[in-house]
Amino acid sequence: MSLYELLGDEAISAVVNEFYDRMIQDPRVNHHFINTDTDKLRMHQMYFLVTYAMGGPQVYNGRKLSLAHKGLNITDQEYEITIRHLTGALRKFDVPLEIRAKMEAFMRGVKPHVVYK
Ligand code: HEM
Repeated sequence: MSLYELLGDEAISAVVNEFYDRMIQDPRVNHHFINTDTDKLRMHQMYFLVTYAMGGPQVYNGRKLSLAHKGLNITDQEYEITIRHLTGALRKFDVPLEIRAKMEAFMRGVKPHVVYK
C-alpha cells in the first residue's frame, strides 16, 4: 500500500497546512515567502508530495524543483529547519514513525535540487 493510500487526502492536506503555518510563522525562513502566493504554494506542495513522495496519483503539474527554488539561495540550515517543520507537522497528526522516516528520507533526497539555487 502506498503512503498516499495509508494517509488519505484529508490527513495529507492537514499536514501540509500545518507545515505551512509553521514555516510562515518562523522568522528564520519566512522571508522567502514574502512574494509568494502561499495558497497556491500549499496546493503545489501537496500535489508534489502526493505524486513523488507518497506514490499517489500523478497530480503535480508545477515547475521542476531546481527551477522553483532558483534565486532563493536556500541554505543548509534553512533546509534543516524546513525538514523539522515537516516532521513536526507529521507528528502532530500522529503519522507513524515509519512514514515520517520515509518522508524525511525523500526530503533529504531532493535537497540538491533545492539548496543554493
Ligand atoms: C524540502 C524539500 C522541498 C520540496 C519538496 C519543495 C517543493 C516545492 C514545490 C513543489 C514548489 C512549487 C513549484 C511551483 O509552483 O511550480 C515550491 C516552491 C517554493 N519553495 Fe519549496 N520545496 C522544498 C524546500 C523548500 C525550502 C527549504 C524553502 C525555503 C526555506 C522553500 C521555499 C519555496 C518558495 C519560496 C517557493 C515559491 C517560489 C515562488 O514563489 O516562485 N522550499 N517548493
